[in-house]
Amino acid sequence: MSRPGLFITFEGIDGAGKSSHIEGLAAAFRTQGRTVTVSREPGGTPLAEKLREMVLNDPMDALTESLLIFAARRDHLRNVIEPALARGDVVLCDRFTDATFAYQGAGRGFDLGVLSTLERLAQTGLAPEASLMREPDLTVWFDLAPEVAAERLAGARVPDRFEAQPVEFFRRVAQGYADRAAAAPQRFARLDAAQERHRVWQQLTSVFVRKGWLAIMVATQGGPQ
Ligand SMILES: Nc1ncnc2c1ncn2[C@@H]1O[C@H](COP(=O)(O)OP(=O)(O)O)[C@@H](O)[C@H]1O
Ligand SMILES: Cc1cn([C@H]2C[C@H](O)[C@@H](COP(=O)(O)OP(=O)(O)O)O2)c(=O)[nH]c1=O
Repeated sequence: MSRPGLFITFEGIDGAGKSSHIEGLAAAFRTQGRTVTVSREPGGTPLAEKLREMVLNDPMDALTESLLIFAARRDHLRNVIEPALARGDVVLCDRFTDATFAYQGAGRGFDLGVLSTLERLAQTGLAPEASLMREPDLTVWFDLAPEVAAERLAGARVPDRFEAQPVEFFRRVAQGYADRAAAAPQRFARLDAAQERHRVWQQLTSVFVRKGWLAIMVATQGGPQ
């Protein structure tokens, strides 16, 4: 019998360490014979990647930004995420809707009620059930103090429109994530992202072992170099 798909998202402020672990986790799932789709938001389809370029580089007001992000998300859901879940893939997505609540909502101060309306519009009416609002099965939250994230990013890459924001912006974003996690504790797994890379990997894989999604042998073999 085919296994059901799994939709897993990765969240946290810029520089929290998400990207450093997603490929390792994909490899661990593949070792177990699962097919893995790795993607990211905003982006993941040709249209959504075009929208990403605009959102990350062109100044715009918070409503325009939110509309573009949710438009990208719907295209991504329809063309990549839903088909992958229907095939039984493990979908690992670098950011999803919690990022919109954290960045546009908490960070930019945009209306959370409007974001909830857009969330329902963009994430409903898709396979397998038209009435179901697609949400992640699990969200891994890399929790890190903004000052530490800023130190890690300094010199590491050219900042985009969000990464160039002051530390106060990221304090609000971090609080936005904390609020989302408190509102849906069964969906969120919080990692202490301040620890060394291999310790973060241990925390990450033990979440998946506890859920019965990864075998302990596979979890202890992989990880960052
Ligand atoms: N646990 C860690 N300790 C120290 N530095 C880290 C750790 N995890 C990642 N880094 C470094 O911090 C920077 C940001 O990591 P990255 O994975 O790109 O974060 P994100 O994808 O969340 O923005 C990179 O230079 C990365 O090498
Ligand atoms: C998904 C999403 C991302 N963002 C922002 C957060 C990040 O600063 C930026 C791109 O995210 P990300 O892909 O994590 O950037 P990088 O690959 O450089 O680590 O987009 C939002 O503001 N709202 C959203 O809904």
